[in-house]
Amino acid sequence: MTRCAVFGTGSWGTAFAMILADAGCEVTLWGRRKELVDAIAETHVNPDYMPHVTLPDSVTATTDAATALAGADFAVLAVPSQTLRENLAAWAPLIGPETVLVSLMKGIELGTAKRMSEVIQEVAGVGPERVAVVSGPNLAPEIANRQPAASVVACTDELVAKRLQKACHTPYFRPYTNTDVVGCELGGAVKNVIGLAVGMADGMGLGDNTKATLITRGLAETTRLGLALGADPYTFAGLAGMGDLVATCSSPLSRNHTFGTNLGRGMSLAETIAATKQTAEGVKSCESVLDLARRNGVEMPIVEAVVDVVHNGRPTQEVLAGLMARSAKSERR
Ligand SMILES: NC(=O)C1=CN([C@@H]2O[C@H](COP(=O)(O)OP(=O)(O)OC[C@H]3O[C@@H](n4cnc5c(N)ncnc54)[C@H](O)[C@@H]3O)[C@@H](O)[C@H]2O)C=CC1
Ligand SMILES: O=C(CO)COP(=O)(O)O
Repeated sequence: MTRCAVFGTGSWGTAFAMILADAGCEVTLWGRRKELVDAIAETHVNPDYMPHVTLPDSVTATTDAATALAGADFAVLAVPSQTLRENLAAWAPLIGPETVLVSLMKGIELGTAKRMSEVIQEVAGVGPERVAVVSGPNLAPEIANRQPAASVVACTDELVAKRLQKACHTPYFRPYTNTDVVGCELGGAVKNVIGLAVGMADGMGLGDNTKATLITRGLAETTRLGLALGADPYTFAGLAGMGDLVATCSSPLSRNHTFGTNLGRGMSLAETIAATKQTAEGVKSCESVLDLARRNGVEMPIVEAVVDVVHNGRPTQEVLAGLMARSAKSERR
């Protein structure tokens, strides 16, 4: 029996715990809040994030990281990206020598501009062969209803990716393997920022041409960054690239898309933050993605525009006009 510890009882941690259990694994969810953990352990329902779903009996919950990690084949990390370093520092001494660490997170660390798998390797002191990433068009509320979806399970060691693929393959969740960890992580982190931009366009009442332009040029920016960092450009045409971008940019279920829509409608940043109950990674990661791009001499005008709106308080109309006024270019530059 494959044993999994899932850290984070939010939307995706809970939905992914259900996937793992449906695929035949024994799962222990770790959460910070005792009331929520007790409710999950006793009722098999997460009342705060997935109230309409009864989790399989093979999912239990604890606030004790050592209990969650005992005998774990996989330690799945689903906390907000900017909290990973601090959390993992506490968990790392409890992680067994064979346990594979799996990132579900779609963010880039502020200050260091590191991808989550890089933070994991550094903090847990493990090599890349013990770190995997799951990324794709996986809006948690749809997965919670067991609607069909696919995803990418990436690890530099293909055998590890295959083990994880088996551990999370269900009739409604179809994971594909990939060894391009860099590409998968960038696809997941940058699509949140492009989702903010498309949401802003939606909120401004703009139509499908504008949104398709942002999505397509957003993917061009992502690919440019990926190429500079050694990613495989084909990854960006796959589920962790185009797939996730389409889901996020077209769905009202996306927290990033919704955050952008609220800003585009004219809500202030403070009002928008107050209205956002869950993690919208792009809000912080737009800055770290831009930092990463600048460190690598890569131009990302849409990401820059999002930073201008979200962090520099510039009006969406003005920023969009600025994007349109950029000098004419070749599409393939
Ligand atoms: N929700 C979704 O549809 C998907 C989310 N993701 C990614 O999964 C990651 C987690 O997102 P969600 O579960 O959706 O977020 P969420 O906001 O639903 O849940 C976050 C969880 O982390 C906990 N948390 C917050 N601050 C913490 C801290 N300082 N230390 C420990 N725990 C803390 C919260 O209590 C909550 O249980 C993000 O990187 C997100 O981009 C990826 C794919 C799908
Ligand atoms: O990553 C996701 C879907 O794949 C979830 O998107 P949001 O974080 O914008 O809700």
